[in-house]
Amino acid sequence: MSGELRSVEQVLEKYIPEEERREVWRLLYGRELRSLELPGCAVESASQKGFELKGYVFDAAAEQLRRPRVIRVGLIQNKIQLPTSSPVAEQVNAIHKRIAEIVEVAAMCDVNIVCFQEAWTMPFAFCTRERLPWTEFAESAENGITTKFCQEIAKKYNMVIVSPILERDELHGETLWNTAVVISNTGAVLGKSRKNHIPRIGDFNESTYYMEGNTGHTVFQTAFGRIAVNICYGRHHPLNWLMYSLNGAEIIFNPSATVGELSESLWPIEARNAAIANHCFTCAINRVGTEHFDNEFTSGDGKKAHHDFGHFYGSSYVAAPDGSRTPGLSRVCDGLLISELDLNLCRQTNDKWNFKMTGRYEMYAAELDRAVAPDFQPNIVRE
Ligand SMILES: NC(=O)NCCC(=O)O
Repeated sequence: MSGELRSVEQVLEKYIPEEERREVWRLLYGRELRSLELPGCAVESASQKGFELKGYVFDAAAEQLRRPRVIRVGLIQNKIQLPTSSPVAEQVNAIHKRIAEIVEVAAMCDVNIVCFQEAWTMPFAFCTRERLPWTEFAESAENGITTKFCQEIAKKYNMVIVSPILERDELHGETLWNTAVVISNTGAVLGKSRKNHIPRIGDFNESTYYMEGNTGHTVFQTAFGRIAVNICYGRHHPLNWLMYSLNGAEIIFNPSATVGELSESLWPIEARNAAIANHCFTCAINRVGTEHFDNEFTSGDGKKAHHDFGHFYGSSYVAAPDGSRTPGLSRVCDGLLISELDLNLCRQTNDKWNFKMTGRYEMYAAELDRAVAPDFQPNIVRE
């Protein structure tokens, strides 16, 4: 069943009586968002190519001294295209081809920044703990074939591309990293941001492949606003979001790969909470489908060995600093979610709620400094 329920929103639409629906929706999702009018050619192309296309608008109030800073982001969720036993190059090519189709539609909808899912060129094979062939999916962030592919489309469509890949760091002993490459709309590689927190839970055996990132909390100034990338498991760490925000991020992308039984009830909360707490937009993206591996693997929990990781539930969404959010894309199929954002909403919400001003960061910094010291004594008063 968990793989078949299309989306929570569809169930709400179906069963909540019309007269209560608006209010229920407001309580669950915040203020109502306008639907974005999408060009007919985009709607037609998405339907022909078999992916979901949705669009929403996050308005902000008009200001006297600043013009609206309106941009469009596109979030892409997708299944792998070929069986995991196919030759590596064919798997990568097939996914490139699929993404090219979806990005073409994003371009028809005037998207300025597009973000793909975590490790988007490959199956999420880290569950297997096998090396070959999976490490062969790793590529140079600066000049690998995937970066070249992204540079072409970035230039062609004048679009910033966030491309989360398995990186092979040729300058440092061919080390592997989980890395988001940020490609400017000019086609230049603007930089990269590595995954800071590596899961050690369930079949997420990523620590077998790569280490915690060493790029800190880089923010990228693009032609369409300041962006940052908090990769997957980093969304469980409020301080990770905070540091991107303190460095000035207006939009934080969270490209992910996560499965139903583990995290689906956390999914709608974490990125949305981060948007509220940090006065920024957050974009949570998850892959879809169930990926089958020829060799069985175990989870170290006494249960039987198995061939798949479970169901990746998609449900990609965008959340705004005022707590409003889009509905999610489907739990089961490929999709493109487009959101029009007025970035002025970040400062407007900051001026209203003042979380940055009231944050007491100096107090936390001093206490954290003490808490990580080897001779730390918890501050507990006892009778
Ligand atoms: N890819 C990844 O970090 N997944 C961990 C599981 C989760 O964070 O939901």
